[in-house]
Amino acid sequence: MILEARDLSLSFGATPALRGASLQVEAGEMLAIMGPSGSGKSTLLHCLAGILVPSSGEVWFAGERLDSRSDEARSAVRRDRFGFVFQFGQLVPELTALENVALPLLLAGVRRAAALKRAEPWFERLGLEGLGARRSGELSGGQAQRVALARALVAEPEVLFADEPTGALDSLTGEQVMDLLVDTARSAGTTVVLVTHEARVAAYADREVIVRDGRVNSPALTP
Ligand SMILES: Nc1ncnc2c1ncn2[C@@H]1O[C@H](COP(=O)(O)OP(=O)(O)OP(=O)(O)O)[C@@H](O)[C@H]1O
Repeated sequence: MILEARDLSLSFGATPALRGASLQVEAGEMLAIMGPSGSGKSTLLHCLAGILVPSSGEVWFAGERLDSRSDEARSAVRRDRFGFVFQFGQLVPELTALENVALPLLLAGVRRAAALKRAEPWFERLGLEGLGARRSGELSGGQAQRVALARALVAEPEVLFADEPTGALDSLTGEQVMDLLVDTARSAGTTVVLVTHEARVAAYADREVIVRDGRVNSPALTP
């Protein structure tokens, strides 16, 4: 097991988002987190990734407690060991596509020339040949999402967190992005935690769980 949520609770003001959510993720598996709108899926993902800290419960990553560590320590784990793809607005508009992909390496202290060199092969891998010099405003939604995927994977994260990664795309473009996400994650052995409300997207995963009212159910156990 690489990642575990133990009995997480978290409220936003008077709104409970998580109410005793528990989840285990095996190394190398692709897990889909499904459930109705407002059920707590994104909050659970943010807790697993060390972005949010639960008010009670524990998050464990690679044998170590994550939630009780300092902001700096959790940021370092996110930067060095996790990758992220979200639904919208993730590319830095002032940077070229190539610089966007290289960004996690630059933040990790890799020199600029070396970072850009490591970013380059991702353009061919994800069908983005010739687009490295474009800025995000000059890319289609599907192209921008593939650039975001390349950026999430360039530093070879142990876990890729994806929150509605195809939510802003039409279904064909969404399928292409999911195919690439699955292929690249599988070939690298990356663990994937994917939040989606679309069964079609969840079908790419090895396993799915359902979040309802801030708790996690395995579908097989739900009557
Ligand atoms: N930053 C926030 N401030 C206040 N309330 C929040 C915040 N984030 C989430 N919530 C509330 O917490 C609950 C769970 O939200 P969350 O985003 O985790 O649900 P979700 O299952 O991901 O929903 P969706 O599928 O609509 O994205 C909701 O009632 C939501 O309104």
